[in-house]
Order: sequence, then structure tokens, then C-alpha cells
Amino acid sequence: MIPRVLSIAGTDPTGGAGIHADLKSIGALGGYGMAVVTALVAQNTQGVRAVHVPPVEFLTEQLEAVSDDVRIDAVKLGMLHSAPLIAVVSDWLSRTRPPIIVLDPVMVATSGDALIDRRATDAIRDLCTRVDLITPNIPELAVLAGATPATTWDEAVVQATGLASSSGTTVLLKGGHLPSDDCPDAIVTASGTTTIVGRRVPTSTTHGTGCSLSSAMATLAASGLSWPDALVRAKAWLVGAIEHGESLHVGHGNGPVDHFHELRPHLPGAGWCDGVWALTNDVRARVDECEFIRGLQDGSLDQARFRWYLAQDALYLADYSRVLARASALAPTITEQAFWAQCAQNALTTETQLHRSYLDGAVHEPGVTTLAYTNHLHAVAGTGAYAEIVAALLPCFWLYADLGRRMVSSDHAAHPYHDWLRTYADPAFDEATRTAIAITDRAAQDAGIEQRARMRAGFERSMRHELDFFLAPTRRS
Ligand SMILES: Nc1ncnc2c1ncn2[C@@H]1O[C@H](COP(=O)(O)OP(=O)(O)O)[C@@H](O)[C@H]1O
Ligand SMILES: Cc1ncc(COP(=O)(O)OP(=O)(O)O)c(N)n1
Repeated sequence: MIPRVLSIAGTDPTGGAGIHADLKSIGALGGYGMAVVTALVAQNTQGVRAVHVPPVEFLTEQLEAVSDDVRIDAVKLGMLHSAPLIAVVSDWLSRTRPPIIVLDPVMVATSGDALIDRRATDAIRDLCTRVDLITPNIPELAVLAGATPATTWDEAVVQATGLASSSGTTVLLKGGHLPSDDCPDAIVTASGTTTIVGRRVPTSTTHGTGCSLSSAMATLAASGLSWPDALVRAKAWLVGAIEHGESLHVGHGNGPVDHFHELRPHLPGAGWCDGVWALTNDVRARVDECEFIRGLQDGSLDQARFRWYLAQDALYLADYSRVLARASALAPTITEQAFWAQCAQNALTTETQLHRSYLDGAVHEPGVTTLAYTNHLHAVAGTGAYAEIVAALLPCFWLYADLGRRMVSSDHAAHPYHDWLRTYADPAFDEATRTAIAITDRAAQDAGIEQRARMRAGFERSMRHELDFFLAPTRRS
């Protein structure tokens, strides 16, 4: 039987959170989604602008319109906004008695905006005793537990166990807000904890993850899974959705996740780049953590090390430009030919202009890591087909555009590396990166299995060379 799942929540016109995320999540996990709106929220990926709450009588009308006609297998409660709305929902739950009720005690959005009336907290606490699963994030757990927000997983487990005991129900403890490299979640009852380990995806596309997880849990429980089994499945799906979020290109703040990422493998090659990008998550996490990148971002990087890096990068770009020209020569269309030719020229002009502004004009010798990277690119260009060449070229675009986009928040006119930060956060560079990704996706679509494997190997190797390139300046004595 296909579970009929009702979301009672607020809206998000950009489709990332609230009932929109709920309906997508319910559908993605095999349920039939329905929705009753509690509040209309003018929000986007950057924040909440306004909240409009229709009269409470209209909430009752909506709830009864559904329950008078449809047999409901599970209910997910999201943004309930204020005590009068909670009273209406609570009364309706007592009368209709849905078999499964999941409460996401929504209080604050990722942007920091309040989504609940301060006086409603007591009503939410009371509602906790009447549901089957509560899914608070770390700040919400602290409010419900009457404590300060946990800073460690062990502390959070203690708070969740207390909440499970006081409310007499099950708590899904979420590790998203903890400052750790991993991202565990757990099913916590008064008598024990089942932890489901998970890795943390280094991304800002996490808008609506709480809404999505709670709706997924309601849907999976209504399909017959136990809470721990439902969490294993929901978490695997959600991590994939988070990983694919960036390719949606929705908004300029914390973007949404891609709820339907599991539906796309039937498109051969489509999303190929996203797949290999995800395969290099670990390497990119090491780039983020390395001394050079941290120092570049906060301005503490030693100037001599930066100049050495730039000198190596100028040598690298001269060779990179030759390989871009080779891609242009092999391109199957005039448009792609022109695109790569333009990139080859930019590598020699726009990017090296930045280098010249910092360097003294002295001639430098390529270091071992520079030679290793350019040798790899020339080897692919010498023997590989067009698809393999563009795949090997891609990490240099994508990694710098990604770093530029994420690091620009640290930039200011007096930042010692202002020009570098500005060059790679340039929207034109981001646009060129998207074109390179689209071309590589198309090339992967036309490639056979073996050629796609070579593309993948070339992409991964280039990404490892990128990491070595950033490690080299600080490894020198
Ligand atoms: N960067 C991330 N990588 C992987 N999983 C994440 C990440 N951020 C959040 N999650 C997961 O998303 C879900 C929601 O978590 P959390 O952010 O704690 O709640 P909320 O979205 O309600 O603030 C949890 O399953 C959490 O583990
Ligand atoms: C209408 C609405 N409901 C809930 C939220 C918060 O959603 P959540 O899943 O906790 O995601 P973040 O906003 O924390 O990313 C919302 N924003 N809007």
C-alpha cells in the first residue's frame, strides 16, 4: 500500500523547506503527499521576510477537508507558529487519531529567523507528549530540554534522553548543528540510543534538511519500517540529496537539497560531474582544511609562501592553457571550440595578470608538484579523447570557483589577498565553470563505459594534484 502522508506546515516559495520540501520528500520515498498550510512565509534561501497566518478557523477547515475524505496513514507536523494554531491541530489530532505522528518542533530557520511565537514553546512541549517521534535540531532540543545548546554528541544524547523520558516518546537526535567532521543522528528513547553514523558533506546546500528528514521518517514508518531502519534509509537518501543540492543552482544563500536525485540514473551521463565531484569529497575537505587555504581566507598566510604559490601557478597556467587549446582543437562543435579557446586565452591573460601584480618578474623553475600536475594534463591531452581531456581540465575550474564562492564572505578591500579572492569569486568565472561542467556532462553522455572510467580517473587525479598544489607552499621549509 502506498502510504498517504499529510504535512501540516508553513510554506517556502523557493521550494526548499516547509510543505514544499515535505511533499517532495514524501514522494521521493514512495508515499502520497498531502498538505495543510499553517502559515504563509515570504522566505528564500537567504532568510525570512514576512509571515502571514490565515485565521485559525481556516486551518480547521483545511484539516477537516482532508480527514473527512481521506484515510491518513501518517502526519508530519512542521511550523505551527503560535499557541492558537497548536491548539487547533492538537484538537484535530485527538479527534482523528492518525496512526503515526512525527513532530518537527520548528522554531528557527537556518538563516537564524524565528519561525515560532515565543509563547508557543510551552504548547509545543505539551504536544511532544502526544506524538510518536520528535525531531529537534540541537538548538530546539535545548529549548525543549530547558538547557543550553549541546556542544558535543554525548551532551546532546543526555538532553535527548531527558526529553524522551519527560515526554514519554521517541526522539530523533540530529547532529547537523554540532561542530564535528562527522554528522551522526540517533533514535533515542528513555531506555536506550541507536546511533546511525554519517559523514558531513562540506556544503551550504542544507536548507530544509530538517523538514525533509522528518517527512521521510513519517513516510518510511507508514511503510512499516521501525524508527532505526527508517533512519538508516532516510539518512542515506538525505546525504545524497545534500550532495546533489549544489547542482540545482537555486538561490544565493543556503540552497535546497535535491530531493529527487535518486530518480535520475536513467539519464546516462546526466549528472556525471556531480557524481565524480562527490567522489572527491574527501580530497576537497583536505583542501578546505589545509594551512594555505585557511591562511588565504583569514589573511594570515605568509606573503613569501603566497608569492611562491603564485609563481608556480603562473607556470602551471601556461601549460594548462596549452591543454585548453587542445580541447578547443578536438571540440565537436564551434561553440565548444570557441569556449575552450577563450578559456585558453583567459588562463594566459586575466588569471596571470593577477599573478604579475604580485610577482617580481623573476624567472622561476617549476616545482615537483607543478610538474607532476602538468605532466598528468599533457599525458591525457596527448593520448586521450576529447571527453577525457575535458574531465581532466574540470577540477581546476570547479575547485577554484567553489573556493571563491565560499571564501568571498571573508573578503574586504583591505584584505591582503583581496585580488585573489575577487578573481575566483567573479560571476564570469562561475559562469565559465558551469559551461565546462555542462560540456563534460554531455561528453560523458556520449562516452562508453570504459571511456567514462578513464574520464573519472583523470578527474580524480587532477583533483589530487590540486590538493598537492595547495599543500606544497607550506611544506617547503
Ligand atoms: N552538512 C551535512 N552533511 C550531511 N548531513 C547533514 C549536514 N547537515 C545536516 N545534515 C543532516 O540533515 C538532517 C537535519 O539536521 P540538522 O541540520 O541538525 O537539522 P535542521 O535542518 O532541523 O536544523 C540530519 O539528518 C543531519 O544529520
Ligand atoms: C515554512 C518553514 N518551515 C520550516 C523551516 C525550517 O526548516 P528546516 O528543515 O529546519 O531547515 P532550515 O531552515 O533550518 O534549513 C523553514 N525555513 N520554513
